[in-house]
Amino acid sequence: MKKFNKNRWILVVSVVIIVLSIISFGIYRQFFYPEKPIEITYGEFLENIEEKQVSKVMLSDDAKIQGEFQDGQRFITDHPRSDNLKERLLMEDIQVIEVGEKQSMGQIITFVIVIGSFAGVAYYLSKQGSKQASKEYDKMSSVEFSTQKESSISFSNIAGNEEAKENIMELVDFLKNPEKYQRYGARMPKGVILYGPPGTGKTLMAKALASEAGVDFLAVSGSDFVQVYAGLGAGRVRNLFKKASEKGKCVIFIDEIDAIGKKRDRGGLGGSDESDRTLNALLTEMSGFKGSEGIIVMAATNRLDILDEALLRPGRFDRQIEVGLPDLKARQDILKLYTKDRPIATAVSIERIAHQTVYFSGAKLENLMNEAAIYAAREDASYISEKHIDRAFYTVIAGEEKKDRSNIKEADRSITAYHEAGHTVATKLLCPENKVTKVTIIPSTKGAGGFSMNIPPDRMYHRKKDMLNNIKVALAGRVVEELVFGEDNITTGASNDIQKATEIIVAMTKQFGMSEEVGMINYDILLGQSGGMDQKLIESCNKTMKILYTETKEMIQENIALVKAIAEGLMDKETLKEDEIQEIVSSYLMKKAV
Ligand SMILES: Nc1ncnc2c1ncn2[C@@H]1O[C@H](COP(=O)(O)OP(=O)(O)OP(=O)(O)O)[C@@H](O)[C@H]1O
Ligand SMILES: [Zn+2]
Repeated sequence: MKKFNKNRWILVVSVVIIVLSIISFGIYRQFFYPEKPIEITYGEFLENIEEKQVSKVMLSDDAKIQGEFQDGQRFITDHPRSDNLKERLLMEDIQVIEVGEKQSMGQIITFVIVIGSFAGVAYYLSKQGSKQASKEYDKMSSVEFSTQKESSISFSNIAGNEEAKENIMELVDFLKNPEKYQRYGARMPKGVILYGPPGTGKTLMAKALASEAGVDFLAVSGSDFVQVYAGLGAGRVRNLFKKASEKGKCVIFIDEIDAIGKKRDRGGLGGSDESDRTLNALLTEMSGFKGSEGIIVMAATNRLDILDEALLRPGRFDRQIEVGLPDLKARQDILKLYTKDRPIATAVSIERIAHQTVYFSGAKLENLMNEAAIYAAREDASYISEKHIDRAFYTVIAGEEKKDRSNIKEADRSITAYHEAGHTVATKLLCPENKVTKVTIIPSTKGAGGFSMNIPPDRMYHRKKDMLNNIKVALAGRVVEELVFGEDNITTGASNDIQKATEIIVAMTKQFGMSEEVGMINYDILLGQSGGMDQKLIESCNKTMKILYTETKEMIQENIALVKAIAEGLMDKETLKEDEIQEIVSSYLMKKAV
């Protein structure tokens, strides 16, 4: 209030000074120069002096001299700038006024006052403006977030993704009883990143966590923090955490974390400064609060690999949970969830729909059932029938980009299934100690067509034979492609495998002295750390690889029936778990033994 008055005063005084200056300047002019001066030549001026017509002359630095005749008429003439003009005028008894310095001094003072007054006005206005702006800034830096409590979403609303669900359920107790964990000195999880394709239920999981723990749910999007105004994003982050700590226990959910948490490009020129600041603010805030406060920050992204490592460090988002596309079983569960409260014709086979909807996300399945319901409603049908669902299927598919995975052809599915079956069989036969926990043809976010979870036993040293077997396991995918689909139909799907196999063989040859041909020499020392290779090394690696490939091919050929059984299982169920794989392998081996 006080400040406001002061500013008001500055404005009033400034305006008064400006008005007075203008008026006084007018009076001054009126007083000194009542009428317009006439212009005379310097010769005329000299003549007038001789004739004693001139009463006063004002000398200044100007190019012109001003003066007054005896009759009061003012004149101006050119300034000769001669040294003795003043003396001459004085000798003629003419009043000489040296206005030069005085007037310019006066002008300076007037100038200063006027400018000062204008500055005062400008200051006042800008003060008003910035007050407005800072109000606006405050408004902008407080993020809008949706808060919900006692929401009806629970883990029973989420189907499939059992592993992710289990992982998150563990956090419920953390949120409910942080004191308990603190007593045992357990470090609370602060940040959890959920990653996976769009529409797989990441938001749903975060909401379920909050509501099952009975705490507030603060949801924001990473893009809310991306601002054109410098510092605003960081301000919003601080604001969010302030609000959260005011609330006490809660789940903060940051969707699209990649919008602020992208890998910082260190060499880049400017531009990313602002997002750096925002990310730093987030990191600082996260290090700032204690896990014991009962706040968990959940973030979602479609891509884990583009996030800045700083985000994933302990004490930040150190728990990363993959939320993948649903497999056949999960799709059935999700479909059951969305048909539960809808009038579905008894003839509708959920199983069939689940089979048809490979690579559909949960969101897409929900959308499918919703479209079907709309079609049924339009027809006033008594039930949602297969017909409606089929129509909905094409509507849902049609609205998608071609590259979308749900358009992947059946042929691609079988290539993936056989390729993965190849890896599985090679693992089972060559490295029986390795655990194969899961094989799937549902693509993961890492981009591969399918993947095999193959966990080797813990060992201090790597044996040569294990390394060779690992190469064979890697090559087995390509081997099966070649054997089943023909040499001309091999695909790019094996590129990661080839890379892995190459890495192993190069390490064996260059560092571990495991190649008789090139000897026990560390080639990194000989050729330089940065991947130096010579022709002999390349040839040797190539030769070993060829031998290993042939051996793998022989082994696969011998066991092609097992490959086929696993591939068919994969095409049927999309994901095979450890015990299902074991069952197929055991029954195969038994038959073979007979
Ligand atoms: N596993 C699931 N079980 C049940 N419903 C699901 C599942 N996955 C997705 N859905 C449905 O899809 C909708 C969108 O899911 P959600 O917003 O949680 O996906 P998301 O993974 O956060 O997606 P995005 O990455 O696009 O933010 C949910 O509201 C729900 O209706
Ligand atoms: Zn592979």
